[in-house]
Amino acid sequence: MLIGSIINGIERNEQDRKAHDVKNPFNQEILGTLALATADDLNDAVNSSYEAYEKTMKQMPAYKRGDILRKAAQLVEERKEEFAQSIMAESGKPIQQSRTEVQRSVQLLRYAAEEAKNITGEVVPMDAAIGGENRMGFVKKKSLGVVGAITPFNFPLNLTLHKLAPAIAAGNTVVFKPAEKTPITGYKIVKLLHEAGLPESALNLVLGTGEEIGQPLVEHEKVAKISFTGSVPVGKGIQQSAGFKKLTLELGSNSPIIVFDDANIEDVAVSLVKGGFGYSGQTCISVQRIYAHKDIYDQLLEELIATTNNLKIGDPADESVDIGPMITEEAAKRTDEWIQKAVEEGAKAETGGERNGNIVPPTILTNVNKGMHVVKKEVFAPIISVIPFEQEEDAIAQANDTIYGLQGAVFTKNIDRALRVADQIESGGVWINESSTYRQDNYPYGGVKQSGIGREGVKYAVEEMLELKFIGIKLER
Ligand SMILES: NC(=O)C1=CN([C@@H]2O[C@H](COP(=O)(O)OP(=O)(O)OC[C@H]3O[C@@H](n4cnc5c(N)ncnc54)[C@H](O)[C@@H]3O)[C@@H](O)[C@H]2O)C=CC1
Ligand SMILES: O=C(O)[C@H](O)CS(=O)(=O)O
Repeated sequence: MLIGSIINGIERNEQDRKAHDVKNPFNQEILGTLALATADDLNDAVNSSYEAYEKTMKQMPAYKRGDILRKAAQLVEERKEEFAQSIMAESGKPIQQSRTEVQRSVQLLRYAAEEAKNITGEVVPMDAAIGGENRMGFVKKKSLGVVGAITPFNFPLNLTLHKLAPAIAAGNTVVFKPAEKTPITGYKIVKLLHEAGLPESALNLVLGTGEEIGQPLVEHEKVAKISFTGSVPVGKGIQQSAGFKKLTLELGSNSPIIVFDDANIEDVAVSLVKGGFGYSGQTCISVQRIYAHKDIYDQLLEELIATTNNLKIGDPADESVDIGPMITEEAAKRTDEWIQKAVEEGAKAETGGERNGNIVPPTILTNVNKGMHVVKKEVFAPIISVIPFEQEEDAIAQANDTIYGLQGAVFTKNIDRALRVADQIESGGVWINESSTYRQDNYPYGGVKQSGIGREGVKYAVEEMLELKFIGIKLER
């Protein structure tokens, strides 16, 4: 299947374009070939979205935007298995986890349909100021224009819709560049949104690499906002080249989990194994560093090992499989190298084993230190490190000893301690008695420190895709 960029509703997939194969990470089957966009295509896409904003989206009433998003939710639900299979095939995500992603995306579209009709402003109490007695003031929330949406490989439907749906709800137009590793699902959702009634030029798809297409999109002067999800290094580059554009950056993390001596050990083990090894750890809020109180350290480690050893490794198309391939063999080799390096530096691999192509067995490490890559960096892989602590303040200090701050978690039955610790963990979000990997699409989600700028979660993303405009009226006395 040759797929191309979609500009003004027309696919640009001529044979003479540079080609890029999309492969199934499990069996290397070629799922499709991208006809990569050219610089002219990118420019055409931005101009198309710009014109569509000025001539169409600016005037589209909120109820119509809501209807389009609601129709899209219905169409995704009707085609949920097609989308789940698409996610699984191009990302290697086990089919059950892919189905969960689609289920969340349907909800996400419905949230956006509701938010489209809830964009309000406010009246300002002008008489709060001397001289304001005979004045009125009110605030409108106005759409921005063209939103550049750039997405990562790991949630090709859900994280794409976290950008497209709020942008549409807020009355903007979009130029969308999916990850070149998992673009097919993005291609499908663009065509579905057009089918749901979104004017074709309001959402343009450009297929290409970050360097060739992503970067020029970030720099284009007709783009009002960049919404990016991806790695910290790329996010830093975008921040430096985006100029005066509004910016949302959803970046990486190495999520900390603090487990106190009164936690329910069996429940904790089930939650953290799922949170650390789901999609082979290729989730930015994946459980990575578990700080376990010394009094329950051995018991928790034993439970974690037993639960991990029960995971089924294999073909992501198999309904019973928990662990499939990583996105590329390079990612798997890097993971293997980090595990070996940690072991050479003194760590012990309590589970795991030989890499098999793109598949890395889920690995629990102990006897790690904070200087190791597996602790200090984002592993984005099936690696969990388990570290003992004695004092609460020491666990918090270790949890916060990182450049990241996306989501963390604390497990304890003591609600005072839970809230005290949650308040001190430096991150955009903290779960109490739940894994850091748990996320719903209707709450504010985003990082502090180098994990990002701004928030997603539909209502919050809509707010970041609007501009406040104050209008004041001086009244006749
Ligand atoms: N905070 C969050 O919600 C999430 C963060 N991530 C992060 O994303 C990373 C994994 O995803 P990847 O796709 O490998 O990330 P990546 O940063 O390599 O690529 C992400 C997207 O950016 C594009 N890109 C690359 N260089 C660019 C440039 N110079 N200018 C503009 N666009 C560019 C890529 O083509 C891709 O579409 C991890 O670091 C993970 O933590 C992943 C999912 C969610
Ligand atoms: O949507 C989610 O579950 C997560 O945001 C995916 S990621 O951002 O952690 O990759």
